[in-house]
Amino acid sequence: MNKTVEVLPDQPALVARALELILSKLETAIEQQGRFSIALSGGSTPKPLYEAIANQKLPWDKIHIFWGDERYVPPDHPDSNELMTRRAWLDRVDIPAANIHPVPTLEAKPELAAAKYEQQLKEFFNSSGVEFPSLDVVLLGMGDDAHTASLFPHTEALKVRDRLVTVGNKDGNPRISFTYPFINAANSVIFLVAGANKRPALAQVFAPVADDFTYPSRLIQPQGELWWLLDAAAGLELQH
Ligand SMILES: O=C(O)[C@H](O)[C@@H](O)[C@H](O)[C@H](O)COP(=O)(O)O
Repeated sequence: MNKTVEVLPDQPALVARALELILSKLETAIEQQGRFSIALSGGSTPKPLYEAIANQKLPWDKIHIFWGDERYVPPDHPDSNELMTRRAWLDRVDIPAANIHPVPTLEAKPELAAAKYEQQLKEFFNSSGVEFPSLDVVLLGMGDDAHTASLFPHTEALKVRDRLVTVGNKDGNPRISFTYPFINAANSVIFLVAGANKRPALAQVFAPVADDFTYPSRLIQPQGELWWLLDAAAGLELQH
């Protein structure tokens, strides 16, 4: 694992750096394999990044969008990560509908949605025989409880190691989430974390020793590149 921590002065600088990094990975992936696959996070931090990506002139037909987690709500629900992303980005660019791979949250049960998304991912990668296919980039946020994607502290989702997608649980509300082994199979994992409220969780995630099930972001140890992009408010104590 190749881990890089960058602390940017403020959120605009954080977004600019994240954009630069993602565009670099996108260019390399398209050069090398003719396409780029990225899984997005929800929450509030990435929204300005999505708006910035929408302003770029990119080969949209070569770009494939997934979500690393999604609330178990219809795609028109205000809590939907897909809805936020479409409004901030996807509805503003000429990306083929077939390149957008939303979590099928209209399935009758969260478990069915997770299984269907897993099947769709396997078909996309045509990954027969590969246990965990590799997305080019997985973009993650981190909650102030050190959760990431929908892998919340002390939940069953943290124990799932033989699937790509599972059912997460936030305060009794089901979520659909990549498993941590699938996230760790990505070529690059990029955390985007801002705000002083994230400092205590970051201290535990970066501590030499702490409980992974209490601080789930500790489980993200990709075989490829791990990037932590932090604003100064979040990363003050981590600056070397
Ligand atoms: O569905 C979600 O809410 C996200 O995927 C979640 O994991 C998010 O990244 C963190 O909760 C941080 O959220 P903020 O960026 O809003 O702090």
